[in-house]
Amino acid sequence: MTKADTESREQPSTHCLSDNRLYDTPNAYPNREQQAIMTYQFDDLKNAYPEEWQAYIEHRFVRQLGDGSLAPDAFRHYLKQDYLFLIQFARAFALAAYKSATMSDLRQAKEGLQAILDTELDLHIRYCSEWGISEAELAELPEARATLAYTRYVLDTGNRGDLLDLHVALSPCMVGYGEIANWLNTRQETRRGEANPYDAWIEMYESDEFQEAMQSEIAWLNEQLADVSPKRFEQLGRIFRDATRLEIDFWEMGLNLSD
Ligand SMILES: Cc1ncc(C[n+]2csc(CCO)c2C)c(N)n1
Repeated sequence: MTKADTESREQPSTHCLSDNRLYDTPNAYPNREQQAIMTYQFDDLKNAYPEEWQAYIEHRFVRQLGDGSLAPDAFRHYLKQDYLFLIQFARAFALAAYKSATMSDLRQAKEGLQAILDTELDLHIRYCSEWGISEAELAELPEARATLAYTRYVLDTGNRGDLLDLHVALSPCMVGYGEIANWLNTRQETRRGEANPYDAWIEMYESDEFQEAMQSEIAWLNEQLADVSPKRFEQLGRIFRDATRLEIDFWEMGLNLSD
């Protein structure tokens, strides 16, 4: 990315807010009444970094997974690292619990941690075994750099910041995979059922259960983002962009079998 790109992104006027709202140029809110209707929502984060978001959702790994042409070894490498990723994400939910100021946020964090520890890790281990990866192999795995970078970035962001910073760092994970399943289902090239060895992956993320969890995360973010200033939104945008780029690196790691 060029310096000019970076600089232009730091200008508030480059934010693409939904059309029915004011653009946050310096003269856009000459008085307090107008300032009061300046609110953000989760879509504004995606719209602030459309190239990164699209590069993540429509990544070559995703397309190949959808049409069934993905190399099985690339998928296995991804699955193994995703096991380590899930463990670190459990810690991120524990951090969310620590950062919670309300009972509702504390419960939400506990449920995220519990879902990973009591359900998702077991499902993942079972799914890995169907792909010829044993639990013993998972237990011995070293973390790839892409896994380290992404998960520790999320944990550091949560440590430095508040619960909203942490949720924004988690949002490409929480929202992206549901969006990917939905995007794959709109593509003609996507093969479903027996014709695609990766069908179960799509099935997991298109499921009502997962789609509902994604919607509730979006609703939580929309509620929090409604109250932030343009300056705070810019900070959050940078976290969102970083985490989205780290998701892209995770796909690249799968394709390149990088460690
Ligand atoms: C690299 C990577 N990014 C996102 C997910 C999806 N995901 C992982 S944990 C979690 C929330 C709790 O279930 C979700 C949605 C993944 N598996 N791997």
